[in-house]
Amino acid sequence: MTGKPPVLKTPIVMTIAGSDSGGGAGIAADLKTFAALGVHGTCAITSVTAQNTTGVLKAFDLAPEAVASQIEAICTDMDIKWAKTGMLASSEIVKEVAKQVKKYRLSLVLDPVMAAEAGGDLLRKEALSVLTEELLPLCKVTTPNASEAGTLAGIPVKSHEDAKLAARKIADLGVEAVIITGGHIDATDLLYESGTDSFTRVPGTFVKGGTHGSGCTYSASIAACLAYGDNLETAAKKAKLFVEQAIVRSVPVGQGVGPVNPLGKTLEDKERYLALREVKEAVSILADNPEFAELIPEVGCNIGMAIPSARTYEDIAAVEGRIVKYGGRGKPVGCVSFGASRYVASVIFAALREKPDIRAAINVKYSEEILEACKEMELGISSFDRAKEPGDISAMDWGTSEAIREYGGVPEVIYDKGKVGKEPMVRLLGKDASEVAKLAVELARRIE
Ligand SMILES: Cc1ncc(COP(=O)(O)OP(=O)(O)O)c(N)n1
Ligand SMILES: Cc1nc(C(=O)O)sc1CCOP(=O)(O)O
Repeated sequence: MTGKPPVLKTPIVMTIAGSDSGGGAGIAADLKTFAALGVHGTCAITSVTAQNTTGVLKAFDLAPEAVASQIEAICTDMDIKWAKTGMLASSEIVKEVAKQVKKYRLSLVLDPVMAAEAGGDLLRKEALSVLTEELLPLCKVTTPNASEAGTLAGIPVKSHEDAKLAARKIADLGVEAVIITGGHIDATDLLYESGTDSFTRVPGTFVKGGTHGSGCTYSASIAACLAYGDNLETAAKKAKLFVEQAIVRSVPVGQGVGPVNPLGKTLEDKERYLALREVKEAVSILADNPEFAELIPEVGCNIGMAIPSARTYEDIAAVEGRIVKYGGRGKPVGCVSFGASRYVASVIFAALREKPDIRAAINVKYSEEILEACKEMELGISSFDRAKEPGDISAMDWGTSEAIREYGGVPEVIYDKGKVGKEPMVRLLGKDASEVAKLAVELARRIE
């Protein structure tokens, strides 16, 4: 194959919505969702709410010209097709948004936000008819929950049959598609596309966690997926999963309904990817330098790296089955994976408790010569005495903490001279796995 690989353009998406000072719903939820899904997020704020997890205390609506001006600033500069609306507050703002949507030919996802789950109106009563008459007919899709669908359709929605009837009535108002989110009935969403006679069911799972901002997150993820070119059914399925994960990863802040966490998974996935990549790179450095083999202890060696938010062994990437001497080189026995180390992982845990940017370690053979080389390299060195280790906690955790306490910080080298049945060992610590691998290779060269 010749030529350059295609460059994918990052879609730009806009949210036209209110701000939530508590950081859970509104533009905060929307922009986090856009970032997590890899689209560039822009925003036009309609109202500034003084809000927290217990409800909306006050709302300061912006003048319609202020909303128009923000939309204009975005649309005259950027190539933007998809937008979503959230809190629109007043009939004047709804009218202005309808004008701008027409002017810039925006494809719109309308989240008919009416009230906050924890309490507080977000759309004035008189604005509802303007919303249904002037804005809804311009939209590609609307994403009401059962109670919002009931208000839009003018019927109570308590079952799937009610939801089907409501979806048809809402579609008759002129919107191209309706997705009624299932939270208030069961976990199944219903997608209805105008002009068809069939409903698509998007099953989900009731998950435990904070739900504040879940409606915003859902509609924002639909907009992001559509901007990437997904069809509605695919977008609805992806958005459902995304919201479930955001609920599961919610963080308990405040005294009311906890906010969803649209970014959690993505950040951690990225951290895990980077840690795996780092350890693989480190293993290659060790394998490519045969002199390193001389540093491998009888029990084998391992090299590990923790993700920044590490809490368990499963958050530390290392080599399955360790690295052994084979054919005059250091050879990894298995793959690099999370949870593959106990000893080296315990050393890393104890170090990062003291200094969070020290996230990697390797164990190598102990000898007077190796210790001398560490001194020559002017590395910070500390040690512990395995004969004194308490039986009830991890020896490595205890020993590393002892050495750190003795040194007054985290040194680059921690050694022990072993005890009966325990091989003496040197551990090299550093910020990342390739840094400690390079240190090990340098050490090996010095003792050749
Ligand atoms: C400023 C603002 N916009 C929208 C909402 C409603 O968000 P939603 O995702 O429906 O979540 P709950 O408020 O129902 O938890 C809001 N609260 N604030
Ligand atoms: C057996 C052993 N002891 C070590 C020490 O630092 O004392 S390192 C080590 C080998 C590595 O083990 P793992 O794969 O559990 O990290």
